[in-house]
Amino acid sequence: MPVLKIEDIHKDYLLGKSVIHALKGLSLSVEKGDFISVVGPSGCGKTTLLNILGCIDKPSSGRVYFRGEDLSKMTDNQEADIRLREIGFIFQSFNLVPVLSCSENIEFPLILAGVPKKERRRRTARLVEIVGLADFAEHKPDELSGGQRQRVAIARALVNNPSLVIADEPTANLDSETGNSILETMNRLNREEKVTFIFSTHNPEIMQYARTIIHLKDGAVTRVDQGVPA
Ligand SMILES: Nc1ncnc2c1ncn2[C@@H]1O[C@H](COP(=O)(O)OP(=O)(O)OP(=O)(O)O)[C@@H](O)[C@H]1O
Repeated sequence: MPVLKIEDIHKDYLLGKSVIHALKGLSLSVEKGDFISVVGPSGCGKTTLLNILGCIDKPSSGRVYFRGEDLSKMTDNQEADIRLREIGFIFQSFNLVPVLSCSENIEFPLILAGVPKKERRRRTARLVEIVGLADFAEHKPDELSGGQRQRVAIARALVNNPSLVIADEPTANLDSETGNSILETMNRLNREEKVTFIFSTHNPEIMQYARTIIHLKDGAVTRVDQGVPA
């Protein structure tokens, strides 16, 4: 069963008196272990699609299934629980809490999920190691480089062992060398820890890291490249 499946998704925005058709009938399945990039020019609908896949926005029409369960039939609490426990989000602007240290930022979703302190510390320490920030665990975000901040965000997205990690232009605010190293980290986590990733980008260098590339234009899929070597 796919982790996530969307069927004939449309998303319209009302802008003044005109309607913007941001997504026009998209269908796709995300399987466990997938490493997918969504690419296309500015305004093609990447963020809109990722927000719907991440259950932080609802489609105007169409169905979203999380592990076979129709999201529209869930209560707000059930949906919030999926967002907290099953989906990790990585944003282009990192979105870290400035007053918390690197470790505390990573630990934060575990507190929200009610995980006991000992287990929180164990999982946080492991992820700090995995993303290569052991020497920076007590640093605050403003004492870290952009690439290090994004590593904190990756660790935070992974700490609840989500079924799916969604990254909206995770390298947009990084130089290309740092961006490549972030994608290499995601690639390693995909291979070694079987983390399922879907990320958006308009950088051709970065999109090559994915095994599946979904090309979007004007809110519709124009091409899917499968089996791209990761
Ligand atoms: N809240 C909103 N209200 C009105 N229109 C919106 C809203 N959000 C997005 N849009 C429009 O929907 C379309 C798709 O936007 P979206 O942000 O999903 O594209 P994108 O591919 O992520 O673009 P970018 O690469 O610039 O981030 C665009 O035409 C955009 O202007």
